[in-house]
Amino acid sequence: MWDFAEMSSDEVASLRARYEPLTQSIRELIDAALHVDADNQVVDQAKAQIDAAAELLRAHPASTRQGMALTPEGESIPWDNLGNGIRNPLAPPLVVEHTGPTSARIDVELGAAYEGPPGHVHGGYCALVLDQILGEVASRGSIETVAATGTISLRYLRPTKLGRLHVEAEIQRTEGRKIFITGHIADEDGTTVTAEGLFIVLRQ
Ligand SMILES: CCCCC/C=C\C/C=C\C/C=C\C/C=C\CCCC(=O)SCCNC(=O)CCNC(=O)[C@H](O)C(C)(C)COP(=O)(O)OP(=O)(O)OC[C@H]1O[C@@H](n2cnc3c(N)ncnc32)[C@H](O)[C@@H]1OP(=O)(O)O
Repeated sequence: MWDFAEMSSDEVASLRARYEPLTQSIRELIDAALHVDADNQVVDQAKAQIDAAAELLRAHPASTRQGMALTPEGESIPWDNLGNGIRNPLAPPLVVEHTGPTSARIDVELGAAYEGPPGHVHGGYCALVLDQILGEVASRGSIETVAATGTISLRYLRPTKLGRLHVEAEIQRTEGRKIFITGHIADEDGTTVTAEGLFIVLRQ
């Protein structure tokens, strides 16, 4: 059902070293484009260079697209995932730090590319970040115990400021394959969004 490639840790490390800097450069390009105030000549020149870069990359297409890699040690590496894909510039660099067997945290800086209400994070992105951390905690970060989002409920307490965010999640209880889990996002002034999720461990 899942589209993934099996590869060694060395291969993963080499691909990661090749593509991660490209992803970061595209993120910086997006941020620069959102902050620019220049004349037509500058914008036209930048556009031509970006189009040339896109053409160069398109001239070397992958024969198949595999959104995730799996190593023989059971490590899963997301290439394309919108939450944490190493090769996806739209994915905020979400690094989930497991703080125990049932809890985790993320510290992330979300800039202009994630804006919804002016100066604040898009509500859909808040949902994405919470879904990601709840899913990773419920799955215990392992392909062997992947849990899918069954139901997730969010309470937006107040707008979340763009900038440094702290996110936490913790399993409250489990019933067979059902995992009940809560989480929250906090900006510099405290908690802004809370989440309650029911994640279901996949049968295989
Ligand atoms: C989609 C899979 C994710 C793929 C990820 C792949 C690789 C990841 C690699 C490494 C893992 C590391 C981290 C993972 C990080 C993030 C996870 C991302 C989370 C997502 O972003 S994932 C996308 C959105 N998500 C979906 O795309 C789900 C689509 N859906 C289904 O795939 C099925 O629908 C499923 C599996 C949910 C259930 O199917 P099923 O057949 O196993 O369930 P079944 O009928 O046996 O029910 C058993 C008991 O759960 C209750 N129950 C069932 N469904 C419920 C629901 N929706 N809400 C509340 N309760 C529900 C029943 O009422 C019963 O309860 P009871 O036992 O008490 O009667």
